[in-house]
Amino acid sequence: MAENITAESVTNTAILDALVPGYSLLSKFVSSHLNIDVASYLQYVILLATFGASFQYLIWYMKDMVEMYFMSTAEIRFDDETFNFFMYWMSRQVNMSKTNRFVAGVKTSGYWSDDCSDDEDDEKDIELDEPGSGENGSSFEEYWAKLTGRDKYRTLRYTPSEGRHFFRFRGKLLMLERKQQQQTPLWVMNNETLYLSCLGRNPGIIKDLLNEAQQTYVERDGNRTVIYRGQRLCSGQQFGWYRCMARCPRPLSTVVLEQAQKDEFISDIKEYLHPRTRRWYSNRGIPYRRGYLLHGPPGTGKTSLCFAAAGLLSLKLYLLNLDSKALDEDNLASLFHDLPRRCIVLLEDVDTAGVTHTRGGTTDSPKDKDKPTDGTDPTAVDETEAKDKDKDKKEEKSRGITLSALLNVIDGVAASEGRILVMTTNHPEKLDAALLRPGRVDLSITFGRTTQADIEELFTSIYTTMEGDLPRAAASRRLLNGTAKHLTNGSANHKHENGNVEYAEKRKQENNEEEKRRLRDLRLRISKLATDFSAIVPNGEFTAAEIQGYLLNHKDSPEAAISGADTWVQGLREKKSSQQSILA
Ligand SMILES: Nc1ncnc2c1ncn2[C@@H]1O[C@H](COP(=O)(O)OP(=O)(O)OP(=O)(O)O)[C@@H](O)[C@H]1O
Repeated sequence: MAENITAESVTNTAILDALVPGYSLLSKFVSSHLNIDVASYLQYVILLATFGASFQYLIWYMKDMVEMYFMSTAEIRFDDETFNFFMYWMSRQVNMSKTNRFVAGVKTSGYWSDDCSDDEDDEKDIELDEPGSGENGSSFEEYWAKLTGRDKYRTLRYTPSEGRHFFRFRGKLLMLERKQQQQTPLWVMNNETLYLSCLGRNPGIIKDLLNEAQQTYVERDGNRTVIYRGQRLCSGQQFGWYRCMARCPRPLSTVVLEQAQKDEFISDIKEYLHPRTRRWYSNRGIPYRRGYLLHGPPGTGKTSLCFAAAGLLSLKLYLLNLDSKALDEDNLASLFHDLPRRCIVLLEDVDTAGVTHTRGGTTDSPKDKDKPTDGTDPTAVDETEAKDKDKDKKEEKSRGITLSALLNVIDGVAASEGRILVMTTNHPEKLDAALLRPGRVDLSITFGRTTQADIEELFTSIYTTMEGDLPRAAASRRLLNGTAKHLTNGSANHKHENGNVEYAEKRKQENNEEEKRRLRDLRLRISKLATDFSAIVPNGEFTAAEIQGYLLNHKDSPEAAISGADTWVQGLREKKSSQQSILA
């Protein structure tokens, strides 16, 4: 009997050991040191554990029920732009300063996207008196010391850290949960998801918040041209479009090109974007796409024209470098698939990518022509062929994207519609005819070296005083002071109000006349100097970028630019010919 009991207790201990590792050791320790037989309390312990587990399960179950039936939740994924909207909005909330768990940083949304702190810093720069423009005429050294002193500090932003946070929006209580996704591959630096919840089954307040967040995010760009770049953040990750900057639009008038060419380009894009064109394409079953090729020597204004067009038409610009070794056909297809309905996709220097290798290139390659016809062992030839093919494949991979991959995304069956594709190249002759056929390239614009008229236009655009050239802080302060003085005068002497208004109007008119006269004289002077300059610089020899580079060195003195032009022309010619002889 006793043997039976001992055998039973040994079996129980073995089972418990399997369930609770270290049980036998623990029970021996407790019975020898505290004289307590753990086995006699076992049923209570098991009961307590079962009760605890059931209670926990019940709590989880109730929580799930509440979340499912009494709450609404939005899920915001890291790789979606909504994530940026929301985090940007969140970092601007005063309430956020009340949370005691937060991420502090100078970037708001993350390392993958630009944030506008630089723009805000630019705005702050304006508040500083520019050298010589302030009331006390601060020197450049003083101005620079202030600016660099301030640049050492960047505005700190706070966003909620991982976990749950409660906050109020329009009087309603909301909950934000920031969570890292499990099973994130090691190389993925961030894969978090946000859950935004509110009480009740109506998610309206969450949608309102996200709309407001998007509006705040978009409004900060104003009329600036937003540029996205197709890239991946780290190896192993998918390619995606990442916002890289928002720049002030470039006026089309600052791009030196024949007016007819500019007009043709812009009116063609406008015509394409017109809703009637979309209907027209769709009724006839023609894919709704438009492609442009801008070609010419480097520094002749291809990118500038594309950027100016994006600004003029308020379109976002999507840049993609086809030369990236990591970019394959699938990535390219998914990038094109993710494009918004209306945008400009800019593929710069298409000739540098693997796309210059023709589609039939491998079939009539020299290797095929060199096949032995003299009865050499055919198996040996097959082996060499297989090796060659392997080598070709490897070479193709290292060249980046292939021509057929590019053609597929441009106008394959599954190609995206609505976008404007602009390709630039310095060597159009290297491009395959398949890439240039209508439907893929609908309009080609040739950029050349500067003509006499271009040189004059470039000179004039650099030396003409533009509104933005005035020191902004000083100008706005002057304006404000003027208004304040006017208001003070007006309120101080009501009897003379009408007289004051008349006097102010008269002064304003006089000032305007004076300003117009001054501008007219200045324009005449600059136009005369532009003719002198264009007489020195040879026609069709230099690019706009070269001339702009020279003029920028004398941006405060057009006369100095003219007097040094002869020497500069000689120097540049010598430099070019020595470069050519090195290359030859
Ligand atoms: N036609 C032009 N009108 C005004 N500025 C120009 C023109 N061409 C070049 N520039 C100036 O030269 C610089 C380079 O121009 P841009 O990048 O547009 O040339 P690109 O033809 O695209 O050169 P690349 O082929 O090397 O990419 C810019 O700062 C731009 O302001």
